[in-house]
Amino acid sequence: MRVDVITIFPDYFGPLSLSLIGKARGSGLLDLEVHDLRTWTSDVHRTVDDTPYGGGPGMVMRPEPWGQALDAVGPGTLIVPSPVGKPFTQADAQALASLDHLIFACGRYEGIDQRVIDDAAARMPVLEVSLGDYVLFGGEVAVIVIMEAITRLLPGVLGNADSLTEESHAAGLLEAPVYTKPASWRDRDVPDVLRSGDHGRIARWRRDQSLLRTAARRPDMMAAYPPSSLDKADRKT
Ligand SMILES: N#Cc1c(-c2ccc3ccn(Cc4ccccn4)c3c2)n[nH]c1N
Repeated sequence: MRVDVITIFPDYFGPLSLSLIGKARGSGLLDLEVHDLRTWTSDVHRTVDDTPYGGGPGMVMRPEPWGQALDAVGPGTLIVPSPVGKPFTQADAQALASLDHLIFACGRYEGIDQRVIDDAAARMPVLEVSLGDYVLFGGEVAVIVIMEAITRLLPGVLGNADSLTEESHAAGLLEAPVYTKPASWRDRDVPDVLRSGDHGRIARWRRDQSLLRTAARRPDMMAAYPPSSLDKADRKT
């Protein structure tokens, strides 16, 4: 997978050289390049922003540098993190993980001139996404989150691919609690069922825990959980 990131803060992406993403880059599974938007400015001050038409607070990112940057690195699938974007989901990560070339546009200030998105959409797929209902300073942190969600789905990145099928959000429920040694810690014991060696009983316990957690914390996921996977006894109203 080829990924181009365009930003005015390239140093924000140091974390993408670490851990499993760093290994994916080193092994060639992920070809990632971070570009400084100011590369495509032409004035002595390398200006990337200006005042908003119609007035209002803050500054808006100018279209000219963005247009030239996207001309240079595109075409591909353009992902624009934004407070007004579609909520980013595991399904989005799975869909994006199957693509060959992603381009991330990291906005700052009050956002990117809308004509940049409209112009790009005329020649490549564009996805405006939001991480959640809160406001960040810019798109960089969102790109790091989205890149983790996508990269862990790339074949060969995670040693144990089984973990991808059972994890939260992939199966439609929250994961059950996890435990490791010691069996007793500060007078708190690991549930006996997990030490029973009875894999069928363990699987049923984990599913029950997942259903309880999801019902308590994410009624929205519970409501969307496929009815075929639940008999009446399972569904907690
Ligand atoms: N994804 C995501 C985001 C963002 C986000 C993403 C990109 C930009 C570019 C500028 N700003 C600041 C800003 C402040 C006020 C109005 C508009 N924009 C961003 C914020 N905030 N919250 C999310 N879940």
